[in-house]
Amino acid sequence: MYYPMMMKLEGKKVVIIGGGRVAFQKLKGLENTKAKITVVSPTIIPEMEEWLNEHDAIWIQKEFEPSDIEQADLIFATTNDPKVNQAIGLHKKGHQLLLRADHPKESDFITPAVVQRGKLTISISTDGASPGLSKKIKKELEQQFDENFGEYVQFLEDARRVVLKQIGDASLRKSILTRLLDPVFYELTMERKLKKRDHLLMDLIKPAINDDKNIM
Ligand SMILES: C[C@@]1(CC(=O)O)C2=NC(=C\c3[nH]c(c(CCC(=O)O)c3CC(=O)O)Cc3[nH]c(c(CC(=O)O)c3CCC(=O)O)/C=C3\N/C(=C\2)[C@@H](CCC(=O)O)[C@]3(C)CC(=O)O)/[C@H]1CCC(=O)O
Ligand SMILES: NC(=O)c1ccc[n+]([C@@H]2O[C@H](COP(=O)([O-])OP(=O)(O)OC[C@H]3O[C@@H](n4cnc5c(N)ncnc54)[C@H](O)[C@@H]3O)[C@@H](O)[C@H]2O)c1
Repeated sequence: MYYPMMMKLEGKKVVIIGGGRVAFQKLKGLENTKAKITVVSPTIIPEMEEWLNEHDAIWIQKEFEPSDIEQADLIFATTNDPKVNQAIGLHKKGHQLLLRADHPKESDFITPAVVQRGKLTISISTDGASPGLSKKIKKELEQQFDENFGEYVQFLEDARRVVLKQIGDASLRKSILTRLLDPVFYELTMERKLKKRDHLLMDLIKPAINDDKNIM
């Protein structure tokens, strides 16, 4: 089985070989990672050209050569020529991580389908068994978690920071953080009743701060 994890790519060098639909799908997935991205391909699809014009990434218009991946941390081999994808695999060094879009068994990692709602990331993978199923489940989850869900996650992050800062007692902290997940906070965020929500948060935190002072 592949191991699921969230990877920090800021400053890492990512090289995508190929400029078709699959390459573009992988490229879009790198948005906001602050990776240093290079695309190597004689042709790219128009959507990709548009994306590259709007982002800080480089397109080198040529066929793959081993020197293209010398400095790479992460490599996406997404050409439509299995021989080229294989050559990329043969030229990579042991510590470099490779995804071969045509050959999961020869890949160091695979990409899941992703639902992004602000800081919430839901990744779906079938360990390569059925990418179409991953996409289908993604569509279902997109309905379940509407576009404003990120705002709720942001509220939880802000509230959690206050709790972590203000409440020293670990078990009290844990109990408040659990109560923070009460659906009422989600509902009030979605209904945009933000004042009422923040009052409720203070009602929850204030007595705990006092209790905590008594404990200390
Ligand atoms: C989820 C998603 C993420 C993304 O790409 O970012 C993704 N594939 C998507 C779509 C999709 N891919 C394919 C179809 C056609 C239907 C079908 O074949 O089932 C569709 C559906 C469509 O396009 O509608 C064909 C296909 N895919 C792979 C092979 C090679 C092979 O299996 O050997 C072939 C055959 C090529 C051929 O026929 O030659 C391999 C992989 N595809 C993966 C991910 C990894 C496993 C993910 C998992 O564990 O589930 C893995 C192993 C490696 C990788 O690429 O990371 C993205 C949906 C994103 C979205 O839309 O949100
Ligand atoms: N992992 C997935 O999700 C998935 C899905 C469908 C297909 N695939 C596999 O990925 C491959 C690519 O799919 P696609 O739809 O993007 O194909 P595509 O034909 O649209 O694009 C292929 C790209 O590779 C480039 N290319 C060809 N030879 C090259 C070389 N020597 N050096 C650099 N670039 C080169 C072409 O210029 C083109 O931009 C398919 O052949 C298939 O094996 C994977």
